[in-house]
Amino acid sequence: MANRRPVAYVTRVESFSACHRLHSKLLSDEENKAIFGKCNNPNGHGHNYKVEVTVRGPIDEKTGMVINVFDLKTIINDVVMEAMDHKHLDLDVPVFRDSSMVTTTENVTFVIYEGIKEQLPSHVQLHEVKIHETDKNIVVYRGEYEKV
Ligand SMILES: Nc1nc2c(c(=O)[nH]1)N=C([C@H](O)[C@H](O)COP(=O)(O)OP(=O)(O)OP(=O)(O)O)CN2
Ligand SMILES: [Zn+2]
Repeated sequence: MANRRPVAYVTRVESFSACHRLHSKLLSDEENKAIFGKCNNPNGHGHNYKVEVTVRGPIDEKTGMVINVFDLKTIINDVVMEAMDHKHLDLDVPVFRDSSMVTTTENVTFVIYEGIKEQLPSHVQLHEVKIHETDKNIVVYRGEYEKV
């Protein structure tokens, strides 16, 4: 196949434990309570998050790989495990602590997506990051934006 390479998707799954509190610096205490309810409790609460990172790219003719899973694992360790595992997302993770972003799973997914995208080699695209906050609450981010 001289001018064409088959494209494949590679997914790596990791898990991390973290606690958080749903609280917006852009809202009053009353508004926070009304919107986030029990999840606004100042003591916070914890989750065992499951993260699925999927990349897309051509299968290299010589290695048979899109990306070596060892390399993907190293990136995820840096962006997810080192940064978030056994942390309080609101207090210990600078991107949340120093901004008005609420630690919803949507925003955690977005932050992880941006961090992983920065570290991937140029021939590999980040297809999506999916986080299971609980068995019932799952968020996917694919790098899309909408005009507001
Ligand atoms: N759009 C979002 N809504 C909510 C988020 C979120 O990240 N995005 N997060 C929460 C809370 O963090 C909370 O932890 C969810 O917990 P809970 O409702 O207890 O979890 P389950 O749905 O799995 O449990 P059930 O009690 O069985 O419903 C809230 N909303
Ligand atoms: Zn929660």
